[in-house]
Amino acid sequence: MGAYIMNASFTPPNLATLILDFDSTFTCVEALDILAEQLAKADPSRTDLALIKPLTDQAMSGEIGFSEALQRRIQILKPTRDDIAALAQSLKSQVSASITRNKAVFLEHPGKFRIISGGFHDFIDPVVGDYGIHPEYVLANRLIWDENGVAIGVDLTNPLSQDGGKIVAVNNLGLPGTIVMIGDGWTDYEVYKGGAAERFYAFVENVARPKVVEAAQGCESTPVARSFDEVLHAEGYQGRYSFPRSKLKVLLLENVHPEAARLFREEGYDVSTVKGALDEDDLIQAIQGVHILGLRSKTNVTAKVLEHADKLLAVGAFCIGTNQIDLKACSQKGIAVFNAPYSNTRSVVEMVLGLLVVLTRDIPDKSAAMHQGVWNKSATGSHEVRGKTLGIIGYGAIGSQLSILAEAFGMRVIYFDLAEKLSLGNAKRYRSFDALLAEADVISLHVDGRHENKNLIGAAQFARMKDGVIFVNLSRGHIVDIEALADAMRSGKVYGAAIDVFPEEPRTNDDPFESPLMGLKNLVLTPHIGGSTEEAQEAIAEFASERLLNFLNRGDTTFSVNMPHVQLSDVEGRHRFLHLHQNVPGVLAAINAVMAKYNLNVVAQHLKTTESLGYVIVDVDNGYPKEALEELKQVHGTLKFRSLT
Ligand SMILES: NC(=O)c1ccc[n+]([C@@H]2O[C@H](COP(=O)([O-])OP(=O)(O)OC[C@H]3O[C@@H](n4cnc5c(N)ncnc54)[C@H](O)[C@@H]3O)[C@@H](O)[C@H]2O)c1
Ligand SMILES: O=C(O)CC[C@@H](O)C(=O)O
Repeated sequence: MGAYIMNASFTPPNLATLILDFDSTFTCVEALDILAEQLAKADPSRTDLALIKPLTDQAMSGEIGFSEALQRRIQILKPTRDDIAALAQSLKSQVSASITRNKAVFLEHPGKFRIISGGFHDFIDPVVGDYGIHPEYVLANRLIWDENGVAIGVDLTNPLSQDGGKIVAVNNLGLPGTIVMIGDGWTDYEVYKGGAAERFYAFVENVARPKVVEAAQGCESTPVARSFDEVLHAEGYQGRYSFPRSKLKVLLLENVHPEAARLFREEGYDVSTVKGALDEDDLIQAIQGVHILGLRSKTNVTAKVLEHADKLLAVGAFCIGTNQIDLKACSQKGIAVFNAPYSNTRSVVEMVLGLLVVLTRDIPDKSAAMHQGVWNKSATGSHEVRGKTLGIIGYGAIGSQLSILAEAFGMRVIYFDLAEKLSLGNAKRYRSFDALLAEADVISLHVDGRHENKNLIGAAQFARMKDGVIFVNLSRGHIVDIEALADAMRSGKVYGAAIDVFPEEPRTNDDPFESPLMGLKNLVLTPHIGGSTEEAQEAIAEFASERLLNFLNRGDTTFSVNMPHVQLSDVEGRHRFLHLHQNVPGVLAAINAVMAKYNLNVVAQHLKTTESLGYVIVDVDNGYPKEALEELKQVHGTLKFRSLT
């Protein structure tokens, strides 16, 4: 059974006081750097402002004394009151993403948060005030102003203008209970090291300072936090998410378009990418601890791989085909599989159309000859596609789209499909596979990659085709017996062919390609690029990521290739239980019994099943104890259980 989310929905007593650094922690920027940028924009002749950022970095990483860096920066900056007001306004829109989404936590626990900074009340108070943090709870310095409203220095009597000032300031608070310090800088770590805080979180959402991270690593009291969600979760606060997204790992293989990584990161997930495909052994290693796996056509997700997938919730095929994934084994483990069924359809169709023309004009050979200095101007063997019969095998998304465009080219279209399909335009369905083979001038394969389709086209099928047929395969490599195709080309049975997919394909661009087809005449070989256009790859990244994110964030299974389909709204102001189980009797009743036992008020409930799986989604509007979750996980037949808030 898989279950990964625990929800602490009842506020535990004795929550620690959390002290947050301001720059690069509460906000995602260093305020004085932003001020310098602002001033430079207003007066581009101020080259002195370039000194600000290096001074900030040196102070934050502990290379120069804090007090010295602070004073030098203010003396260079010399901001006016208006500049500081503009800075505060700008910082309001630069609050760290994980802080922004947890605003409600600050408002719910007004006494539990403090802000500490070597910076100034003058711009910090308005920013944190929006989060219900009173100026009294802000430990910061004050600027000294001259009579013209220009800042000329800092309050040197404030401990925060001194080295080690944060330790003194926190100790001066004399707070009861546990104190936890959160920050990105060395001076924040010093608060813990100096004994003023019991725990320290090295906050790396915005910037990871090696010296601070290194100091924090290896000690239980000083974890590295990739987001504020992680801090809240670890400290027992009920944050925006019941489980920190930054602890959920997304692994994207095979050079998936960068838009996918961006979308997952934007939502706070921990993303890593690998350029090529992984073989079984490497994938077994890589998949451990991974929650979402993204791949294309060359990584095989076998049952053996899935045995090691201890945390896996979903697999995203960033392509159309899913034959590389053991769907049955995924279903048995409650792992959802998604793909992008339409995003590269048009790219494949355009390529097929181009190839039809190129092959009927013998262009591959004519072009190759030209590269050898041979000028062979001749019409012999060259034909128009107009009026020719195109036989499409597999009239799905690609086959049917090809049908429309081929008719626009003046071709006559016939097709064969196992399933009942709507014939588009004047396309004619053939119920006999052999009859289609015998009648088509051009044959294009667009069946899916199911195992039964292995060697769908072999010697016997080539023998039935017209002499001089044009043959195109942009579907899957195992569908054509390659040796038989090579023979048919050598004998002249097949006049021209285009093959984009192969039974064995190199895993990466650095691996060699070998095939019995190499060197044959009027044959276009392409490295599985039918769907490889920039437009398609970006569209796939958007589509597949969106499906996976909707599944992660709300449990939505729309478009999954192996789960019961349930379309769900956002989890707003409620708690959602997602219960995936074997489709056996009594599961819904058992779930409802738990709801009743813990007096949970159900505001929405869905049940959808497939032959083997059942998916129950329950939204409740009141809190619940951990025991309720434990009991839901123990319901018979449970495959995966999650709770979302
Ligand atoms: N070369 C590439 O880069 C590239 C890009 C995209 C898709 N593809 C491949 O193209 C193929 C078609 O994609 P699609 O989106 O149109 O898929 P689809 O699922 O929409 O259509 C496949 C059709 O084939 C039919 N079919 C399956 N087996 C058949 C058989 N033996 N005889 C007749 N019909 C059969 C199905 O009933 C279905 O209608 C898939 O194999 C896909 O993986 C390749
Ligand atoms: O991009 C790929 O690796 C696969 C493309 C194509 O075969 C698909 O199934 O969409």
